[in-house]
Amino acid sequence: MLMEVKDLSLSIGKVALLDRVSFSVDRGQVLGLVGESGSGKSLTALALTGLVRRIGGRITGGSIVFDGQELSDLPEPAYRKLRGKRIAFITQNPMSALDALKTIGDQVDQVSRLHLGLSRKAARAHTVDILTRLRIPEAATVARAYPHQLSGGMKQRVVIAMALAADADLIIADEPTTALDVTVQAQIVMILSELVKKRNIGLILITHDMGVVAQICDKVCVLYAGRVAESGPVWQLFDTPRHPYSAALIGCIPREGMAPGALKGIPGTVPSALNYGAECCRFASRCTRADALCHTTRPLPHSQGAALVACHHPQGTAAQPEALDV
Ligand SMILES: Nc1ncnc2c1ncn2[C@@H]1O[C@H](COP(=O)(O)OP(=O)(O)OP(=O)(O)O)[C@@H](O)[C@H]1O
Repeated sequence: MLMEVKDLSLSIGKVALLDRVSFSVDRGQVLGLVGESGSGKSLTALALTGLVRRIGGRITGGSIVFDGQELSDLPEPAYRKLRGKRIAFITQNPMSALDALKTIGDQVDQVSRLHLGLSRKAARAHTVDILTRLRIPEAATVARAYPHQLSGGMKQRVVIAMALAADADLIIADEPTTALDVTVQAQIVMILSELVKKRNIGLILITHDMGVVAQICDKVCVLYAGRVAESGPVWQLFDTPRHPYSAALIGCIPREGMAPGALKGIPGTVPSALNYGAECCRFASRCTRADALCHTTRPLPHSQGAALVACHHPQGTAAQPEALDV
Protein backbone atom coordinates (compact mmCIF):
# COMPACT_ATOMS: atom_id res chain seq x y z
CA MET A 1 0.00 0.00 0.00
CA LEU A 2 1.38 3.43 -0.92
CA MET A 3 -0.29 5.28 1.95
CA GLU A 4 -2.21 3.75 4.82
CA VAL A 5 -3.92 5.97 7.37
CA LYS A 6 -5.18 4.16 10.43
CA ASP A 7 -7.27 5.56 13.28
CA LEU A 8 -5.89 9.05 12.77
CA SER A 9 -7.01 11.51 15.45
CA LEU A 10 -6.15 15.17 15.48
CA SER A 11 -6.78 18.13 17.76
CA ILE A 12 -6.28 21.85 17.57
CA GLY A 13 -6.01 23.19 21.10
CA LYS A 14 -8.48 21.19 23.16
CA VAL A 15 -10.85 20.58 20.28
CA ALA A 16 -10.73 17.09 18.77
CA LEU A 17 -11.32 17.57 15.02
CA LEU A 18 -10.50 14.18 13.50
CA ASP A 19 -11.57 11.01 15.26
CA ARG A 20 -10.02 7.67 14.23
CA VAL A 21 -9.99 8.31 10.50
CA SER A 22 -8.79 5.38 8.36
CA PHE A 23 -8.29 4.91 4.61
CA SER A 24 -5.64 3.79 2.18
CA VAL A 25 -4.49 4.45 -1.36
CA ASP A 26 -2.24 2.39 -3.57
CA ARG A 27 -0.23 3.14 -6.70
CA GLY A 28 -2.43 3.60 -9.76
CA GLN A 29 -5.44 4.47 -7.59
CA VAL A 30 -7.50 7.58 -7.05
CA LEU A 31 -9.03 7.89 -3.60
CA GLY A 32 -11.80 10.45 -3.22
CA LEU A 33 -12.12 12.13 0.16
CA VAL A 34 -15.62 13.56 0.26
CA GLY A 35 -18.03 15.23 2.64
CA GLU A 36 -19.72 18.56 3.19
CA SER A 37 -17.87 21.68 4.18
CA GLY A 38 -16.46 21.30 7.68
CA SER A 39 -16.27 17.51 7.61
CA GLY A 40 -12.48 17.49 8.04
CA LYS A 41 -11.18 16.95 4.50
CA SER A 42 -8.68 19.80 4.47
CA LEU A 43 -7.43 19.00 7.96
CA THR A 44 -6.81 15.42 6.83
CA ALA A 45 -4.74 16.71 3.88
CA LEU A 46 -2.77 18.97 6.18
CA ALA A 47 -2.16 16.04 8.54
CA LEU A 48 -0.87 13.83 5.71
CA THR A 49 1.49 16.52 4.46
CA GLY A 50 2.80 17.41 7.93
CA LEU A 51 1.48 20.97 7.51
CA VAL A 52 -1.14 20.76 10.23
CA ARG A 53 1.46 21.67 12.85
CA ARG A 54 1.72 25.09 11.21
CA ILE A 55 -1.88 25.85 12.22
CA GLY A 56 -1.38 24.47 15.72
CA GLY A 57 -2.70 20.97 14.98
CA ARG A 58 -1.49 17.94 16.89
CA ILE A 59 -1.88 14.30 15.92
CA THR A 60 -3.21 12.62 19.05
CA GLY A 61 -3.46 9.05 17.83
CA GLY A 62 -3.19 6.61 14.96
CA SER A 63 -0.69 6.27 12.17
CA ILE A 64 0.11 7.51 8.67
CA VAL A 65 2.33 5.03 6.88
CA PHE A 66 3.73 6.17 3.53
CA ASP A 67 5.70 3.61 1.52
CA GLY A 68 6.57 1.79 4.74
CA GLN A 69 7.57 4.92 6.67
CA GLU A 70 5.62 6.21 9.69
CA LEU A 71 4.89 9.90 9.20
CA SER A 72 2.73 10.84 12.17
CA ASP A 73 5.74 11.65 14.36
CA LEU A 74 8.19 12.62 11.61
CA PRO A 75 10.17 15.73 12.54
CA GLU A 76 9.67 18.78 10.29
CA PRO A 77 13.11 18.70 8.59
CA ALA A 78 12.47 15.13 7.42
CA TYR A 79 8.95 16.06 6.32
CA ARG A 80 10.37 18.95 4.31
CA LYS A 81 12.43 16.49 2.28
CA LEU A 82 9.40 14.34 1.60
CA ARG A 83 6.98 17.13 0.75
CA GLY A 84 7.26 18.27 -2.83
CA LYS A 85 9.62 15.45 -3.68
CA ARG A 86 7.63 12.30 -2.85
CA ILE A 87 4.31 13.73 -1.71
CA ALA A 88 3.02 16.65 -3.78
CA PHE A 89 0.27 18.87 -2.45
CA ILE A 90 -2.06 20.94 -4.62
CA THR A 91 -3.95 23.31 -2.37
CA GLN A 92 -7.42 24.81 -2.57
CA ASN A 93 -6.11 28.06 -3.96
CA PRO A 94 -3.36 26.93 -6.28
CA MET A 95 -3.13 30.23 -8.15
CA SER A 96 -1.43 31.67 -5.10
CA ALA A 97 1.35 29.11 -5.62
CA LEU A 98 2.57 31.03 -8.69
CA ASP A 99 5.02 33.91 -8.52
CA ALA A 100 3.83 36.75 -10.77
CA LEU A 101 7.38 37.96 -11.41
CA LYS A 102 8.87 34.70 -12.67
CA THR A 103 8.20 32.90 -15.95
CA ILE A 104 6.21 29.68 -15.89
CA GLY A 105 9.27 27.73 -17.01
CA ASP A 106 11.53 29.12 -14.30
CA GLN A 107 8.99 28.16 -11.65
CA VAL A 108 8.50 24.59 -12.86
CA ASP A 109 12.24 24.15 -13.58
CA GLN A 110 13.02 25.15 -10.02
CA VAL A 111 11.18 22.11 -8.64
CA SER A 112 13.09 19.51 -10.65
CA ARG A 113 16.41 21.32 -10.15
CA LEU A 114 15.86 21.27 -6.39
CA HIS A 115 14.39 17.79 -5.96
CA LEU A 116 15.92 15.85 -8.84
CA GLY A 117 19.18 17.80 -9.11
CA LEU A 118 18.68 18.43 -12.84
CA SER A 119 20.85 20.91 -14.74
CA ARG A 120 19.23 24.11 -16.06
CA LYS A 121 18.93 22.63 -19.56
CA ALA A 122 17.63 19.22 -18.45
CA ALA A 123 15.14 20.88 -16.10
CA ARG A 124 13.70 22.95 -18.96
CA ALA A 125 13.34 19.87 -21.17
CA HIS A 126 11.60 18.11 -18.26
CA THR A 127 9.28 21.12 -17.79
CA VAL A 128 8.33 21.27 -21.47
CA ASP A 129 7.67 17.53 -21.42
CA ILE A 130 5.35 17.82 -18.41
CA LEU A 131 3.52 20.86 -19.83
CA THR A 132 3.00 18.94 -23.07
CA ARG A 133 1.62 15.93 -21.19
CA LEU A 134 -0.80 18.31 -19.50
CA ARG A 135 -1.94 19.22 -23.02
CA ILE A 136 -0.60 22.74 -22.97
CA PRO A 137 -0.14 23.69 -26.63
CA GLU A 138 3.23 25.19 -27.63
CA ALA A 139 4.67 24.27 -24.25
CA ALA A 140 8.13 25.73 -24.96
CA THR A 141 6.58 29.14 -25.70
CA VAL A 142 4.27 28.94 -22.68
CA ALA A 143 7.32 28.19 -20.51
CA ARG A 144 8.66 31.64 -21.41
CA ALA A 145 5.38 33.38 -20.46
CA TYR A 146 4.45 35.02 -17.15
CA PRO A 147 1.41 33.87 -15.12
CA HIS A 148 -0.69 36.92 -16.04
CA GLN A 149 -0.45 35.96 -19.72
CA LEU A 150 -2.30 32.68 -19.12
CA SER A 151 -5.96 31.80 -18.57
CA GLY A 152 -7.13 30.38 -15.23
CA GLY A 153 -7.26 26.83 -16.62
CA MET A 154 -3.73 27.14 -18.02
CA LYS A 155 -2.39 28.51 -14.74
CA GLN A 156 -3.99 25.60 -12.94
CA ARG A 157 -2.22 23.13 -15.25
CA VAL A 158 1.05 24.89 -14.49
CA VAL A 159 0.43 24.38 -10.78
CA ILE A 160 -0.21 20.69 -11.45
CA ALA A 161 3.00 20.63 -13.50
CA MET A 162 4.87 21.97 -10.47
CA ALA A 163 3.37 19.17 -8.37
CA LEU A 164 4.50 16.62 -10.97
CA ALA A 165 7.93 18.05 -11.70
CA ALA A 166 9.63 16.20 -8.85
CA ASP A 167 8.12 12.85 -9.93
CA ALA A 168 6.17 12.51 -6.67
CA ASP A 169 4.70 9.10 -5.80
CA LEU A 170 1.58 10.55 -4.21
CA ILE A 171 -0.41 13.66 -5.08
CA ILE A 172 -2.82 15.13 -2.59
CA ALA A 173 -5.13 17.60 -4.31
CA ASP A 174 -7.49 19.67 -2.16
CA GLU A 175 -10.37 20.91 -4.34
CA PRO A 176 -7.91 21.67 -7.14
CA THR A 177 -10.50 22.99 -9.56
CA THR A 178 -12.90 25.01 -7.39
CA ALA A 179 -11.83 28.33 -8.90
CA LEU A 180 -12.34 27.22 -12.51
CA ASP A 181 -15.35 26.98 -14.77
CA VAL A 182 -17.07 23.63 -15.13
CA THR A 183 -15.64 22.49 -18.50
CA VAL A 184 -12.08 23.33 -17.48
CA GLN A 185 -12.67 21.54 -14.17
CA ALA A 186 -13.68 18.37 -15.98
CA GLN A 187 -10.64 18.54 -18.28
CA ILE A 188 -8.17 18.98 -15.43
CA VAL A 189 -9.69 16.23 -13.36
CA MET A 190 -9.44 13.86 -16.34
CA ILE A 191 -5.80 14.82 -16.92
CA LEU A 192 -5.01 14.10 -13.28
CA SER A 193 -6.65 10.69 -13.38
CA GLU A 194 -4.85 9.75 -16.59
CA LEU A 195 -1.54 10.66 -15.01
CA VAL A 196 -2.25 8.39 -12.07
CA LYS A 197 -2.64 5.40 -14.37
CA LYS A 198 0.21 6.29 -16.73
CA ARG A 199 2.77 7.07 -14.04
CA ASN A 200 1.45 4.53 -11.55
CA ILE A 201 1.25 7.05 -8.74
CA GLY A 202 -1.42 7.55 -6.07
CA LEU A 203 -3.87 10.45 -5.92
CA ILE A 204 -5.95 11.56 -2.96
CA LEU A 205 -8.56 13.91 -4.37
CA ILE A 206 -10.47 16.04 -1.93
CA THR A 207 -13.75 17.19 -3.37
CA HIS A 208 -17.35 17.85 -2.51
CA ASP A 209 -18.32 17.01 -6.09
CA MET A 210 -19.80 13.51 -6.16
CA GLY A 211 -19.97 13.68 -9.95
CA VAL A 212 -16.17 13.93 -10.10
CA VAL A 213 -15.90 11.03 -7.65
CA ALA A 214 -18.06 8.84 -9.86
CA GLN A 215 -16.01 9.83 -12.90
CA ILE A 216 -12.45 9.21 -11.75
CA CYS A 217 -12.15 7.67 -8.28
CA ASP A 218 -11.46 4.01 -7.59
CA LYS A 219 -12.14 4.26 -3.87
CA VAL A 220 -13.93 6.74 -1.74
CA CYS A 221 -13.87 7.75 1.89
CA VAL A 222 -16.90 9.69 3.11
CA LEU A 223 -16.11 11.95 6.04
CA TYR A 224 -18.71 13.39 8.34
CA ALA A 225 -17.91 15.67 11.30
CA GLY A 226 -14.34 14.42 11.61
CA ARG A 227 -15.17 10.73 11.32
CA VAL A 228 -15.39 8.24 8.47
CA ALA A 229 -19.02 7.41 7.70
CA GLU A 230 -18.27 4.95 4.90
CA SER A 231 -15.26 3.89 2.87
CA GLY A 232 -14.93 1.42 0.06
CA PRO A 233 -14.85 0.95 -3.70
CA VAL A 234 -16.57 3.67 -5.66
CA TRP A 235 -18.86 1.25 -7.53
CA GLN A 236 -20.46 0.05 -4.31
CA LEU A 237 -20.91 3.56 -2.98
CA PHE A 238 -22.91 4.57 -6.03
CA ASP A 239 -24.63 1.22 -6.50
CA THR A 240 -25.68 0.55 -2.91
CA PRO A 241 -24.55 3.25 -0.48
CA ARG A 242 -24.84 1.75 2.99
CA HIS A 243 -24.51 4.82 5.19
CA PRO A 244 -27.57 7.11 5.08
CA TYR A 245 -25.19 10.08 4.78
CA SER A 246 -23.55 8.59 1.67
CA ALA A 247 -26.99 7.97 0.20
CA ALA A 248 -27.98 11.55 0.95
CA LEU A 249 -24.83 12.92 -0.72
CA ILE A 250 -25.56 10.85 -3.80
CA GLY A 251 -29.16 12.04 -3.73
CA CYS A 252 -27.82 15.60 -4.07
CA ILE A 253 -26.11 14.98 -7.42
CA PRO A 254 -27.88 16.89 -10.17
CA ARG A 255 -29.21 14.51 -12.83
CA GLU A 256 -29.95 15.03 -16.47
CA GLY A 257 -33.58 15.87 -17.09
CA MET A 258 -34.16 16.97 -13.51
CA ALA A 259 -36.91 19.57 -13.20
CA PRO A 260 -35.70 23.09 -12.34
CA GLY A 261 -35.80 23.54 -8.57
CA ALA A 262 -35.80 19.78 -7.99
CA LEU A 263 -32.26 19.85 -6.67
CA LYS A 264 -32.25 19.50 -2.91
CA GLY A 265 -29.62 19.53 -0.24
CA ILE A 266 -29.40 17.54 2.96
CA PRO A 267 -31.53 19.25 5.62
CA GLY A 268 -29.63 20.56 8.64
CA THR A 269 -25.91 21.28 8.94
CA VAL A 270 -22.72 19.54 9.99
CA PRO A 271 -22.42 20.11 13.77
CA SER A 272 -19.76 22.49 15.03
CA ALA A 273 -16.63 20.75 16.28
CA LEU A 274 -17.42 22.08 19.77
CA ASN A 275 -20.66 20.05 19.77
CA TYR A 276 -19.47 16.87 18.07
CA GLY A 277 -20.24 14.51 20.96
CA ALA A 278 -18.19 11.36 21.43
CA GLU A 279 -20.79 8.71 22.27
CA CYS A 280 -23.23 9.06 19.42
CA CYS A 281 -23.56 8.98 15.68
CA ARG A 282 -22.81 12.57 14.68
CA PHE A 283 -25.21 12.32 11.74
CA ALA A 284 -28.10 11.19 13.98
CA SER A 285 -29.82 14.59 14.21
CA ARG A 286 -30.13 14.73 10.39
CA CYS A 287 -30.91 11.08 9.74
CA THR A 288 -34.42 9.67 9.36
CA ARG A 289 -33.19 6.17 10.25
CA ALA A 290 -31.84 7.30 13.62
CA ASP A 291 -33.22 5.87 16.86
CA ALA A 292 -32.23 6.09 20.53
CA LEU A 293 -29.16 3.90 19.98
CA CYS A 294 -27.77 6.39 17.43
CA HIS A 295 -28.03 9.23 19.95
CA THR A 296 -26.23 7.35 22.70
CA THR A 297 -23.75 4.95 21.12
CA ARG A 298 -20.97 5.54 18.63
CA PRO A 299 -21.36 3.28 15.59
CA LEU A 300 -18.07 1.52 14.87
CA PRO A 301 -16.96 0.78 11.32
CA HIS A 302 -17.89 -2.73 10.19
CA SER A 303 -17.95 -4.55 6.85
CA GLN A 304 -21.00 -4.07 4.66
CA GLY A 305 -20.40 -5.68 1.30
CA ALA A 306 -17.07 -4.33 0.08
CA ALA A 307 -17.18 -1.21 2.30
CA LEU A 308 -16.56 -0.29 5.92
CA VAL A 309 -19.59 1.49 7.31
CA ALA A 310 -20.03 3.27 10.64
CA CYS A 311 -23.80 3.09 11.05
CA HIS A 312 -26.17 1.24 13.38
CA HIS A 313 -28.80 0.97 10.67
CA PRO A 314 -27.04 0.74 7.31
CA GLN A 315 -29.03 0.54 4.11
CA GLY A 316 -28.75 -2.65 2.15
CA THR A 317 -30.47 -1.73 -1.05
CA ALA A 318 -30.07 0.84 -3.82
CA ALA A 319 -29.88 4.54 -2.95
CA GLN A 320 -33.15 5.74 -1.48
CA PRO A 321 -32.64 9.45 -0.99
CA GLU A 322 -36.41 9.95 -0.70
CA ALA A 323 -36.39 7.78 2.42
CA LEU A 324 -34.13 10.44 3.92
CA ASP A 325 -36.55 13.17 3.04
CA VAL A 326 -33.99 15.08 0.97
N1 LIG B 1 -7.26 26.28 12.37
C1 LIG B 1 -8.38 25.75 12.88
N2 LIG B 1 -8.67 25.95 14.18
C2 LIG B 1 -9.79 25.42 14.73
N3 LIG B 1 -10.69 24.67 14.05
C3 LIG B 1 -10.45 24.45 12.77
C4 LIG B 1 -9.28 24.96 12.10
N4 LIG B 1 -9.32 24.56 10.81
C5 LIG B 1 -10.46 23.84 10.68
N5 LIG B 1 -11.13 23.77 11.85
C6 LIG B 1 -12.40 23.05 12.08
O1 LIG B 1 -12.23 21.70 11.73
C7 LIG B 1 -13.37 21.17 11.11
C8 LIG B 1 -12.98 20.57 9.76
O2 LIG B 1 -12.49 21.59 8.89
P1 LIG B 1 -11.91 21.33 7.44
O3 LIG B 1 -11.38 22.63 6.92
O4 LIG B 1 -10.99 20.19 7.44
O5 LIG B 1 -13.23 20.93 6.63
P2 LIG B 1 -13.39 20.62 5.09
O6 LIG B 1 -14.15 19.34 5.04
O7 LIG B 1 -12.11 20.67 4.38
O8 LIG B 1 -14.32 21.80 4.61
P3 LIG B 1 -14.26 22.66 3.23
O9 LIG B 1 -14.88 21.79 2.19
O10 LIG B 1 -15.10 23.85 3.56
O11 LIG B 1 -12.83 23.00 2.98
C9 LIG B 1 -14.37 22.31 11.01
O12 LIG B 1 -15.26 22.17 12.10
C10 LIG B 1 -13.51 23.54 11.16
O13 LIG B 1 -14.25 24.59 11.77
